[in-house]
Amino acid sequence: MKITDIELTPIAFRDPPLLNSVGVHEPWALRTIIQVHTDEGLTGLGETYGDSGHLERMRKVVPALLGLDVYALNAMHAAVADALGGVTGSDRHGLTGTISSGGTVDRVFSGFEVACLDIQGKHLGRPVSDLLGGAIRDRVPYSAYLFYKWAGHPGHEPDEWGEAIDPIGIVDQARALIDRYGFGSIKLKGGVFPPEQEIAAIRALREAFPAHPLRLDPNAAWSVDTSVKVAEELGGLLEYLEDPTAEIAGMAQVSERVRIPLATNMCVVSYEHLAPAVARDAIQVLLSDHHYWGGLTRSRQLAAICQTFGIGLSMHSNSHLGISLAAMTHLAAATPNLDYACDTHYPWNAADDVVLPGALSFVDGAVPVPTTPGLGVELDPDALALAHQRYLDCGLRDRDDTGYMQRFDPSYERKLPRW
Ligand SMILES: O=C([O-])C(=O)C[C@H](O)[C@@H](O)C(=O)[O-]
Ligand SMILES: [Mg+2]
Repeated sequence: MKITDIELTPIAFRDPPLLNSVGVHEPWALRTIIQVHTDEGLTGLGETYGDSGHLERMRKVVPALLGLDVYALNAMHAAVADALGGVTGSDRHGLTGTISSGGTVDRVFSGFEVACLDIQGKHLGRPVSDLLGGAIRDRVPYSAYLFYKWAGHPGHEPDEWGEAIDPIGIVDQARALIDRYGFGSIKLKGGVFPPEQEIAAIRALREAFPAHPLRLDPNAAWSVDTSVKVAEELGGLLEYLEDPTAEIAGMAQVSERVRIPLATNMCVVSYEHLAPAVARDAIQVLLSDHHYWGGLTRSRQLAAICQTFGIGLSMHSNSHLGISLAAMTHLAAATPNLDYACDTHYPWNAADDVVLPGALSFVDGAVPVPTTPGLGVELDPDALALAHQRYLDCGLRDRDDTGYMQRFDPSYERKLPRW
């Protein structure tokens, strides 16, 4: 079954003013929706980043994919590498670490691979999880992903979630997310306020939710010494501490001095980072993410590597919609050694989804794994057209959390570590 056409549709969807260690989310988050068409009339869906550089690289490789068999995933990966010719991508927000040329290939390939797996599943009449070795769980738990946030984007009405800039606001936000989705574990995005304030927020969460596993992720906002201090204070309260400090060398220094497991989606983001991280025992948990680890089949290989070296496995998320959620859910369902509830931004963005409602839902904090052929989600053409129009109208072409923050606070500096 040959690929005859590939459509790439950049879209924009509403995003609340979520704060992080490099600034604040802009009113629009960007993604690209991929539709791969075949000579047998089957179409597959993928979802990936929407930043201009990534979109340009995706467009560049499309001609090399036309005519390939949808089952020839290895040839497709090689064709992407060839077409990119060693270029290295970068992101403006810097929250996913150093991107290598190999990592760039994996990022570009991933969305096409997911779309081809969707087609394979439709062709065979099997869900994507079956193509990954079969689901070993029928529901995938996700965590409540809390953010410090403003009440609304400056100059606009408050959004439905309201303000969260202190422990009370964070606990209220957790309660709202847990009431609505039933989440059984909690992640707090930190790196926004001085560590003492974030420690207080974690303590408040522990008091309000005595049984929920907790995690804190300051996205490398802390020095090695600050990381050690926070880890000592919060050691008994967290299931893991995520990226307290930057780089494998920094994480290794923290790891040597603390007992709490350290997790990352910043210092180990492609295959060449694994050996040095293992050699230095820099991390105990890896947050995988098929969007940059080269798709679903390669993420299964990554899971095997983690198992080999005794590294726990969790899953990372950026702002995303339903095609990504479906892909994440199939992958997590078919990954036996996924040890933690996955991250998802979906609650923040679900209102603007471009897939037809009904296929994905949260039940007691988990998404039941779709059992219909392929990913199990279908595009809503009207929603896609609207989201594309929003992309054209909004004027944003790259995520820039720092630049957006500086519009309201010109003295704001991007500074890692900040504390
Ligand atoms: O776990 C993480 O590091 C992330 O989810 C990175 C994201 O970019 C997050 O910080 C965000 O959306 O602000
Ligand atoms: Mg993280």
